[in-house]
Amino acid sequence: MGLFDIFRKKKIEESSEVSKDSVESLSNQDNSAVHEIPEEIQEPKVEQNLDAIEESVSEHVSKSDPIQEPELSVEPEVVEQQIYTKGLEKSRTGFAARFNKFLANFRSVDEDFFEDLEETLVGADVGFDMAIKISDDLREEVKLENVHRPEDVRDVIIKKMVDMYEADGVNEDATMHFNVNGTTVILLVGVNGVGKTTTIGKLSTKYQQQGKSVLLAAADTFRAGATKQLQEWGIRAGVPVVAGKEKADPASVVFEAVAKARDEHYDILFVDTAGRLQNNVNLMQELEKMKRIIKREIPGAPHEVLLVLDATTGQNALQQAKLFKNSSDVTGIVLTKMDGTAKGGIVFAIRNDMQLPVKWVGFGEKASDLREFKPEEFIYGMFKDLMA
Ligand SMILES: Nc1nc2c(ncn2[C@@H]2O[C@H](COP(=O)(O)OP(=O)(O)OP(=O)(O)O)[C@@H](O)[C@H]2O)c(=O)[nH]1
Repeated sequence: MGLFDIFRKKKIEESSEVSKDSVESLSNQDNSAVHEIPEEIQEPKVEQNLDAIEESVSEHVSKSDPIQEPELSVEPEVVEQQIYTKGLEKSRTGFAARFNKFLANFRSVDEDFFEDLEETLVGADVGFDMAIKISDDLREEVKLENVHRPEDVRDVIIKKMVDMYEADGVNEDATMHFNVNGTTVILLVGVNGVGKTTTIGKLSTKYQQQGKSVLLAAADTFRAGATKQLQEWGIRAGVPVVAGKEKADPASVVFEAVAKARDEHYDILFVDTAGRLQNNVNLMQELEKMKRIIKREIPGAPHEVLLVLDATTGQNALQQAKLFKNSSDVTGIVLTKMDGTAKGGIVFAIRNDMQLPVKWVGFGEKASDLREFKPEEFIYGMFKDLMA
C-alpha cells in the first residue's frame, strides 16, 4: 500500500471514529444539536494575514498540554500516532493556514495560481526545488483532470506532495546500523544549539532501557558547560561519561572513550561533538580527526554519523546539511524541535534536496519525545486537517 493510500485509510478510520463519537454524544444531547457539524470535521478556518499565522499558532499550541507520556494500556501504533499528531500540531496548523489562504484566493488554474502555489510551498519550508517540481507536474495534471473546485485542487496537490515524497525515498535506509561484533560507535554532529547533547541523552535513555550498555564521550570541550550538560544526562540515564579537562583536545577524549568502550565491551558509545570552533574548516578537520581515531581503534566504526538539525531554522538547516554532508559521511538526520516549527515542510526538503534519511525526530525536551521517524505518521500528522 502506498503512502497516500495509508494516509487515506487513516483518515477514513479517523472519520468513522469521529462520527461514532458524534453519534454517541448526540444521542445523549437534546435534538437542537443534531444539525451542527462536529468541530473535528469542519473545514479549518482561513487565516487572512500570513504574518499572523506563526504567532497565532504558537499561542494555540502553547496553551495545549505538553505531550503526554505513552499510555501503556493503548496499542503502540495508536500511541505513536497520538504523539506525532500532538508533536506536529504547530506544523499542521501553520501549513493548513497557509494552504487555506492560498485556496481562498483561488479563481482558476492560471499562471498566478502556480506562482501562488510555489510561494505557499516555499513559505512552508518545502524547499525551492520541490515547490517548482510540484508546480510543474501539476500543470498537466490539473488540466487533464479538469479540476475546478478548491477542495479538488487541494486534494490533487497533497496527493502529489505525498507521492513525490514517497518516490524520492525508495532507496532510503532509515534504520540504525549496529556493530554485531562489538561496540557500536555513534557520532553526533551539527552546529551549536541544535540539540546534539539532548539527543544523546534521549537516545542513551532509550537504549539503556532496552538493556544495552551505553557509554558517552564528552568531546565538545570547546563550549564551557557542554561537558556538564552531558554528565547531567548521564546521571539521569544512568550511564557513565568519559570527559576531559576544559579546552582539552577533543581527540584525546574520543581516544580514551573508544578504548574504554572496546576494552570493557560496551554495546554503544555515543560521541558528543562541538557545534562551533574558530571556523567551519577547523570544525570539519576536528570531526575528521575524531573519525580517524575511532576507525583506527574499532575498524568499521563509526557505524552512524547522525547530523542533528533544528527544524525551526528552515532553510538554514538545509545549508548546514549540505556543509556536513560534503565533509563528513553523514548516515542520517535527527530533526529536533519539530514541536516548535509551524513549517514542517523541512522534512520534504531534506529528502528531496539532500537524499539523506531522517532517522529520528524530536517533539520536545523529554527523553520520550525523541521518536523513530515514521513517514506514514508524519504525513498523517501534517495533512490530516487538510483533506476531506
Ligand atoms: N522543544 C524542543 N527543544 C529541544 C528539542 N531537542 C533539543 N531541545 C532543546 O534545545 C536546546 C539546545 O540543545 P542542546 O542539546 O544543548 O544543543 P547542542 O547541539 O548540544 O548545543 P551545543 O553544545 O552548543 O553545540 C536545549 O534547551 C534543549 O532542551 C526538541 O525536540 N524540542
